[in-house]
Amino acid sequence: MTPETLVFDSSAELVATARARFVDVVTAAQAARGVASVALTGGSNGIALLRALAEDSGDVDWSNVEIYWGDDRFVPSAHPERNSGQAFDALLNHVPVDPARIHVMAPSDGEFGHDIDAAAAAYGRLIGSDTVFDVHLLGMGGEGHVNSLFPHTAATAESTAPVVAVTDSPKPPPARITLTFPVINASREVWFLVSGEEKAEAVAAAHNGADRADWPCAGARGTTATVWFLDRAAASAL
Ligand SMILES: O=C(O)[C@H](O)[C@@H](O)[C@H](O)[C@H](O)COP(=O)(O)O
Repeated sequence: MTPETLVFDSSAELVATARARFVDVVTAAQAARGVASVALTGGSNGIALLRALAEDSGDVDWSNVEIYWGDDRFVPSAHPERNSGQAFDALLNHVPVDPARIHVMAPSDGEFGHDIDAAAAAYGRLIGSDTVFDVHLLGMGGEGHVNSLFPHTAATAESTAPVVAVTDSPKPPPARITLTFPVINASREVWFLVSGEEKAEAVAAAHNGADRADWPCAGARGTTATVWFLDRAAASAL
């Protein structure tokens, strides 16, 4: 299926459009199935989207949204780089979510202590083989990483386990937990939120059918939609 590529004059416009579409997708999923399921991302646009949703989330019934993360840093829970902590600050502390439906990846001071493999395995059991995200949000690094799937790594090559531990991330911190391609690509919609000229080469590689080992962003797609939300700079090599 051909991806949809939307180009905006600014990150603010990109985020505003993603916010409105997120409301539409989540409310449609709730109308169809009662509960919507989403995977969140860190990164500047991912967190800006959550802030925008805190301001206006239309008819979304937050008590019926299952919230997961695509990846998180395996650091103490109060660490400012936790994607989940940033999401609570931006959105989850401000809307009437059901705490039982918020699925945070274990931090390094959580129930598994420093045992990252046990922490990743527990999240894998939670995801199981049945979890289908209505929308999986993705930020992207300049070298094309999505979640904590970096070029030429075992996590990027993983073809069965839904969740793996990463202990040698080339981008600090080295220890992370990440969803893998089998579960990303089972999502109904996969959205990339990408701005900046330093992302242009990776955006072009993905659009030109690059190998996911070289450019992980090239390997992520939804079953009903793959949407690239780009600013002009990120789209400049298309
Ligand atoms: O885990 C990480 O190290 C970051 O969260 C990272 O994956 C981020 O999402 C992208 O690099 C996009 O970030 P920006 O949108 O801020 O460029």
